[in-house]
Amino acid sequence: MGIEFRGVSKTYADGTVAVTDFSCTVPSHSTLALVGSSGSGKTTLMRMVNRMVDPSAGTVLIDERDVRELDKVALRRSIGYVPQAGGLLPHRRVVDNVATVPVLTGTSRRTARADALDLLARVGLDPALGRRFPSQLSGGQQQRVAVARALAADPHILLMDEPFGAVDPIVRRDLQDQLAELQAELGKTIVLVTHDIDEAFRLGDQVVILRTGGVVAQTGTPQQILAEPADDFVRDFVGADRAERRLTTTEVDGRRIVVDGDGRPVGVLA
Ligand SMILES: Nc1ncnc2c1ncn2[C@@H]1O[C@H](COP(=O)(O)OP(=O)(O)OP(=O)(O)O)[C@@H](O)[C@H]1O
Repeated sequence: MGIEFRGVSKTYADGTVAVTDFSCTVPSHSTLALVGSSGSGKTTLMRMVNRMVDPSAGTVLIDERDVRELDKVALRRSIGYVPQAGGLLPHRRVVDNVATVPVLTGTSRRTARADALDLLARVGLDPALGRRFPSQLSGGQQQRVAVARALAADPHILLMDEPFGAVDPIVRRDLQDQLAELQAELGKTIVLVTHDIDEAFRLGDQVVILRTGGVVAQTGTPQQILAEPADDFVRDFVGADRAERRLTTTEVDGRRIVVDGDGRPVGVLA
């Protein structure tokens, strides 16, 4: 399922302009990464897709259908959502957290639990953890559960709001790898909100860099943005001038080694 933002704006009741005339098409099976500093309207935009926020102007379409024509509850259940801090229900066991939506939509508890254990394995967790409560898991494990829960209803669309923001950089990288692998297999249409430009570049097929007020600074593939930052704002934001982005190659024992601007080796050319 593809998503289209068509000229959407959002001004909240107190007059805050969160998004200004934003248009973008997210093809089916691809990932859009919305990146920008705090308050640049990323979450507002993402929430327009499942109608947690209604635009003040413009339209959001899913497979060419205006989301306003769709039933709100059915729409929300049909879209996977990974909130910032995982949003797990603390008093329910992990397996039941994952099984919640399928049970609500009519799957038997027994089947939903069996499916939930499979999903835990798919996101890299030992299914035995299903018996625990969320507080008995690490932050990274909780985020994996949140991803499993979002996938439980087998949605075509996945919305992810800073899904790995609260975990340390190494775990974060692990979670990103896992998501990239899952996405290669599942082919969901994903809207990912992140502060982290490296995360956006790793996971986004298309990246939108936003300024305050939800104004687009640049849209493109990671390659396009890195190769041709639209202006100084984007150049600063992506750190195009950062030493680790300036790569050169050097030959060691007959192999081409890739070296960053500080002279540190970062890889080998195949
Ligand atoms: N319900 C609301 N009422 C009034 N203003 C709001 C509301 N929700 C968000 N805003 C404001 O709209 C702007 C955009 O907020 P939004 O949460 O979309 O940004 P963001 O880019 O996701 O930020 P962050 O990275 O900090 O989560 C901010 O100035 C925020 O304070």
